[in-house]
Amino acid sequence: MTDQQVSQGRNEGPTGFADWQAMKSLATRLEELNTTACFDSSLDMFGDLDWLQQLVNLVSDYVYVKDRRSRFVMANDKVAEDMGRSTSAELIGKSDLELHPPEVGQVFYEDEQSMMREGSDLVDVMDRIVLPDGTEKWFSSSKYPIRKENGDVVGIVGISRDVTERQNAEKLQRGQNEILKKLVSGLPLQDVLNSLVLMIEGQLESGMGSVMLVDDSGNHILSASGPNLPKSYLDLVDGIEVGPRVGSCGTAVFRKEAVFVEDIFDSELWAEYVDLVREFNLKSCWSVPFFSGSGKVLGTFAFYWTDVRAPSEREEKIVREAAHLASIAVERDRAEKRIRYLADHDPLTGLPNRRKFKRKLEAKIEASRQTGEPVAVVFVDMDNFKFINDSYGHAVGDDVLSTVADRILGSHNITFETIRFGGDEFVLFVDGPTAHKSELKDYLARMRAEILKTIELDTLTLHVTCSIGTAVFPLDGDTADEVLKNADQAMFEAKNLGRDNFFIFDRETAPAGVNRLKLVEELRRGIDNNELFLEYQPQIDLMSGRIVGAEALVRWTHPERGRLMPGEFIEIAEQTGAIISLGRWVLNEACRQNKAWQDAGLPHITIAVNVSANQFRDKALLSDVFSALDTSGLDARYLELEFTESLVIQNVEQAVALMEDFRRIGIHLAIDDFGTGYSSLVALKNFPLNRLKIDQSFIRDLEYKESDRAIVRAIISLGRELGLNVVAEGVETAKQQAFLLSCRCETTQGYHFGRPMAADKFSKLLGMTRTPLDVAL
Ligand SMILES: Nc1nc2c(ncn2[C@@H]2O[C@@H]3COP(=O)(O)O[C@H]4[C@@H](O)[C@H](n5cnc6c(=O)[nH]c(N)nc65)O[C@@H]4COP(=O)(O)O[C@H]3[C@H]2O)c(=O)[nH]1
Repeated sequence: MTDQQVSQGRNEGPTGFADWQAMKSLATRLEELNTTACFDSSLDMFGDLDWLQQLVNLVSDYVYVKDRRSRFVMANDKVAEDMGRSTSAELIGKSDLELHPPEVGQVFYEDEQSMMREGSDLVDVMDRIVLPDGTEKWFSSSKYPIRKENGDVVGIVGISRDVTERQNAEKLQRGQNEILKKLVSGLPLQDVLNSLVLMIEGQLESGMGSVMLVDDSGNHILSASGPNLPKSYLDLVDGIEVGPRVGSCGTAVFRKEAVFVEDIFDSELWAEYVDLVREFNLKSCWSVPFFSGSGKVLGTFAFYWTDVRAPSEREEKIVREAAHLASIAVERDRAEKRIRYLADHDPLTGLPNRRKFKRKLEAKIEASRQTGEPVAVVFVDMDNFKFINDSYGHAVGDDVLSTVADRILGSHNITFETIRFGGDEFVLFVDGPTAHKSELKDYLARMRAEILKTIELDTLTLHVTCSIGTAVFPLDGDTADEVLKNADQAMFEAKNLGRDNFFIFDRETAPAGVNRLKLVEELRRGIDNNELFLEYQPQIDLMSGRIVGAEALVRWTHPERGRLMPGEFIEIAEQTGAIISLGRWVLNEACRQNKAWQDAGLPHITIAVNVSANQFRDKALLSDVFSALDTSGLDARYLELEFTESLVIQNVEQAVALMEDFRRIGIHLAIDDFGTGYSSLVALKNFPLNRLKIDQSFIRDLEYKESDRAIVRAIISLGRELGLNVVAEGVETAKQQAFLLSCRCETTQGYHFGRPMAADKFSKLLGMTRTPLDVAL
């Protein structure tokens, strides 16, 4: 090797050796050592390199020189300090085999020997060492051979940078990523928590981790994970009550803050438990609680040691990070469980929903095919529940439903299954001996009696009744659907018997009834398949005889049953929630049609659309109305919403607020079927209404009944007093018209003026009644 080569090696090296002469003398000295195999006891042998020693002592990395046998010839103070020596001189002559555990020292030794044999460099190699105090450290090391003038390698010079912190941070990050991946892959919570604990144990070496979860009551902690803690210890702490002095975990949960107990046997928090933990040789326990997004304590991550110790900054950070990861895992698990629960349950009563019920019923029926044991399906429908809702509001309605659900559940065996089917309807299946028709009667009577009991709510005492119907597999149907249909039909029979009754289906005597369940499905499909259409019934100004409005009335062209009137499907749509999408469709179509008439140059009239109770409660009604107006381009003043009076008095404040929103944008509001409900006139006064529609039942007998005439007269004058336009519905005769005119009723609607008709027919009628005034508009 030439001087030039050596000089190149010197320039590339990280040693910072400035002086080539020094390097040369170092090589010479190394050669001497290699041949004599004896060491001076101090660095004096490099007396002329003293300045160099002082210089490298200032460097915070390890800097060292070793001879051909990998023995330290020179090292800076940093190496000495980490090796537990007071001066670097104490390292001289020692090899890594003597300074490190054999498995670590051997690796260094062999690597260096091989690089010296081959004359190669080792650049940026990651080394792990365990210091005499047990601390693990990671170094990024670069080592270069030292050659004498003829090119022979006589030793190495090395520099090693402590990258433990970076390495740990990367390791922790990798661990966290692994845990998050496991979470996302849907691994059970227990497995994720176990992995988390093991990952943290890998970071903190000798300790043992655990996760405790707080139970539903919030008062106890449960052992959820602790793969390396003795099982008997986990069992011991499982279910322990939280409190101000309940070890590290119970206290951490109680205080809602981290508790780091360095010495269990010297901590008042552990005073009552030391005897219990003694046998497990646990000396120190650090516990960090973790929380839900809403601040509730979910559990705690704890780390135990078999020696007394306080956490270093790094250790505390890791344990806190572990608690954070545990909170993500637990929260995600709870959210998933909740979603799964909601997919299968009714949120109000907590009962399984149709989907789950149907699956279970089908499974029961399948089992019954094998065993021959009957399965009964029972429909329970509350009588006049609408009255409770209308009179006391929905909060009371919900409480009553929950109470009835509890009573139904209380009346039956654990294997039965109950669901809330529609708003006020429950369905359950009954198996075992009770499902035999001979036994069912007693069971149904018992359930009915339970439901009948007084319901005590905060400020109210109520009684409710119900109609119950049942059908049994295999006697009353071959499939789940058929048995359900027949049980439903039996429930209707119970209603026909005068309500507050039960009826057991009998194939022999059963009338061919409508399958309501099928109808709901068909209606949902019908809305999507455009099977609905609107007819329009004219509203006439009595004085001028002009058409001033139209009521939009929905019809359904059923693919098999032909044209269906609202009486045949609106109630079912109401009960099942299908009314929301149906109502939205009607709103859009009515607005579109009215705008089309206006665009065709026909007189501008108001289109009235019925709004059902469920639509009125649906938060989307306001935006649905906006959207129908926006899409069609219809001016708001040409749209009228008709509410039934029972609907608006359910929640006066909410109704007034919503109505005011509608009025603010110019929409007209009418109260339908006026006189039939339980209206409060005072409340009525507060509603921002434009119109009252007198129910047709008062008009029908006007000619014969003085009482009806008196009522109609009173309603018309009431309307006038309140500044409302009054419409009389169901006007069929000229005599009825004459009476209404005499009372100064302004508007009428009824077969006498025109039946509900298709849009094209209505437009012709509207065109015919166009007046010069309309044309000018
Ligand atoms: N006997 C007799 N009847 C007359 C006369 N003039 C009109 N009618 C009928 O009386 C009903 C008036 O509508 P409603 O009271 O709002 O009562 C409506 C309304 O409550 C509901 N409905 C209709 N369309 C819709 C809708 O789009 N949404 C909602 N939520 N309900 C609707 O269905 C009910 C019944 O609708 P329809 O069967 O179309 O029945 C209509 C109409 O055909 C008459 O002179 N004599």
